[in-house]
Amino acid sequence: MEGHPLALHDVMFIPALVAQASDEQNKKWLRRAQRREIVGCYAQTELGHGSNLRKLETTATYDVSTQEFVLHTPQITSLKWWPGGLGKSSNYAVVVANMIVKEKHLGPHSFLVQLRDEITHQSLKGITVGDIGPKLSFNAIDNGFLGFDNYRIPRTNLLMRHSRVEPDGTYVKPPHAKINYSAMVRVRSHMATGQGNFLAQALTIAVRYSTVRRQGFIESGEQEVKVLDYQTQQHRLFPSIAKAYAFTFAGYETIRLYEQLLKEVDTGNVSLMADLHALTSGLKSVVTHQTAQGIEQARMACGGHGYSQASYISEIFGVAVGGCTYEGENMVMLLQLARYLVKSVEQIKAGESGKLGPLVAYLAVKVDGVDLEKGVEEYMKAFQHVSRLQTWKASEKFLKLLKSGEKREVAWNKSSVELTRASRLHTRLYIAETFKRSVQEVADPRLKEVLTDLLHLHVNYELLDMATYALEDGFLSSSQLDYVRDQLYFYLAKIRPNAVSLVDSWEFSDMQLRSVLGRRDGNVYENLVAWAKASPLNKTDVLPSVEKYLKPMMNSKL
Ligand SMILES: CCCCCCCC/C=C\CCCCCCCCCCC/C=C/C(=O)SCCNC(=O)CCNC(=O)[C@H](O)C(C)(C)COP(=O)(O)OP(=O)(O)OC[C@H]1O[C@@H](n2cnc3c(N)ncnc32)[C@H](O)[C@@H]1OP(=O)(O)O
Ligand SMILES: Cc1cc2nc3c(=O)[nH]c(=O)nc-3n(C[C@H](O)[C@H](O)[C@H](O)COP(=O)(O)OP(=O)(O)OC[C@H]3O[C@@H](n4cnc5c(N)ncnc54)[C@H](O)[C@@H]3O)c2cc1C
Repeated sequence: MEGHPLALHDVMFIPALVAQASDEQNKKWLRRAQRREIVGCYAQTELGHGSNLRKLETTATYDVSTQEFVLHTPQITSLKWWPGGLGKSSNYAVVVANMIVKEKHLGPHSFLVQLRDEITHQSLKGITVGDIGPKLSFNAIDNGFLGFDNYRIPRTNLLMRHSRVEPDGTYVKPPHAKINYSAMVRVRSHMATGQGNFLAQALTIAVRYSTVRRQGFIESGEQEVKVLDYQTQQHRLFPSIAKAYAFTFAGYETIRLYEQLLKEVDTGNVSLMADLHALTSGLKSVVTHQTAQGIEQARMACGGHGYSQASYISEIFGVAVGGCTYEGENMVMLLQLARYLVKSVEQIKAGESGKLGPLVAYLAVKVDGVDLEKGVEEYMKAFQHVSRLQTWKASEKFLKLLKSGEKREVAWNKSSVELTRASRLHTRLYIAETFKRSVQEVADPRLKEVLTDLLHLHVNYELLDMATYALEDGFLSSSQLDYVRDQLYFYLAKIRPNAVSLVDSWEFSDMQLRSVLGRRDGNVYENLVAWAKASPLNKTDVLPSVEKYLKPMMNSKL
């Protein structure tokens, strides 16, 4: 759970080579990387800049006389800072630097850079590299810093699948300005399934423990109830079970789209890039945020024992919550999706609705009302309505400010909270729709029935959570909301008998979960005692600190 020092080698270094190095370059590097003869990482973020890539300070200046790039970090803030596996494990890195050719700044480009000797593993001359120190989590990964002192690499180490610098310094542009950002888009496409998995782990622990833990009574009786029978406990956990499934389904779709994009880009078609960038930016942000919230609720649902490291939930939280920051800080990424949404509104206003992509076509279609009792399709229309309402409102606010003479960037900043709200609602609609589609495709009738219950729980929970938007313009009445609440409570109770099976179906082993509370055999109490006894503080009855500190204090006459 704490990560692996070579994780970034597989997660970003190799994918960056696959997507950005030419076939000829990959003949030299890829097989070696795959065989782990060389170990690499993805070094982009700097001490002073992570979100705003255009301001990265590391430069790669082309020297036409030697046909080399000179890598340089001119000041402290230019040091690469954060890359996983950079500090101690990697001997190579894909380094993102601002490329300068013939005094022209050509923006961020990726370079393969050797950092350490392949035999001795010592850092090479001109390179300063090390670990950035302990973090909230991921402490088995050596996130590192890296500086260059006019460090030279051959021209051919610029990753040249999509753009090139010829020996004489002629620059051949890529087919899309942001094609060098593909390693990030890849990880973002995988994050919904990855985060769904973290959420699933925490829920497995909390749900299993909630069937072992008995406390209090619902009706007066002989035996105290399992805490999972409380409606509040179900409300805390079951909507997150639905989300863990929903995120996984949405993630499968974005992974498929990324694979399709890779193929299309190789044939020169970059039309999917903007859509996938917008989609994964929003999805990454909503999913990581909701996952962190869900894991924290799972921890609290385990009461005091949830706070113990024996629950292992705090470890899962620490790793998962990193996703709110890495691969693009969540607010920054929501604003990327918002750009796409505002552009879509502008297209509609210009009478070009026909040009809208399938995920935003609903922004042009007004719905007057819904009959929620008819089922999930009507809920989808309600989600569309709230997302459309907020997207139009936020866009109009921005466009009005522009019209009033505000600079574009200032108008954007003044509208940004509303814009991020629109992005979240649009993404939650997407998640609900992929959930619905995925459940429709399930062939096994018994499985389909249980997943349909989860889907119903999800859409009722989500709609209630968005109620302010739906009430704002009278789209939903208060009696419709009462219906949504009743449905929500109905599905909590309906899911209860299947709750343990739903989490067991994820098939985490005890070794994976590392949780005393979430043990498959349910023997929680005896193992909590054994776990406590194994604490280093219990190795001796009397600690050395008693002689050193306590006794002098206790014997003092003051
Ligand atoms: C949970 C685990 C997930 C990992 C799973 C991976 C898969 C492997 C599977 C299993 C293994 C599991 C093992 C797990 C181990 C854990 C691993 C932990 C991984 C952690 C690794 C972390 C790595 C990093 O963080 S790398 C650094 C990431 N950095 C960022 O994300 C920076 C964010 N900033 C940006 O991306 C950009 O600066 C920006 C997009 C915000 C702005 O860029 P800029 O150039 O300034 O562009 P801008 O002017 O705003 O926009 C101009 C137009 O360009 C469009 N655009 C921008 N980006 C893109 C793009 N990528 N594609 C297409 N288009 C793009 C933008 O929309 C604008 O368009 P417009 O039309 O003009 O509006
Ligand atoms: C666990 C972990 C692993 C990482 N691994 C890697 C790696 O392998 N390789 C790598 O290169 N990097 C890595 N990073 C770095 C990571 O990608 C960046 O930290 C991340 O992109 C955020 O950038 P930042 O730190 O500059 O945040 P900042 O941009 O400084 O964010 C600070 C605040 O400013 C706000 N903000 C910034 N810009 C805007 C804006 N335009 N509009 C509105 N608000 C804004 C943010 O929302 C946030 O609230 C990792 C980070 C972590 C935590």
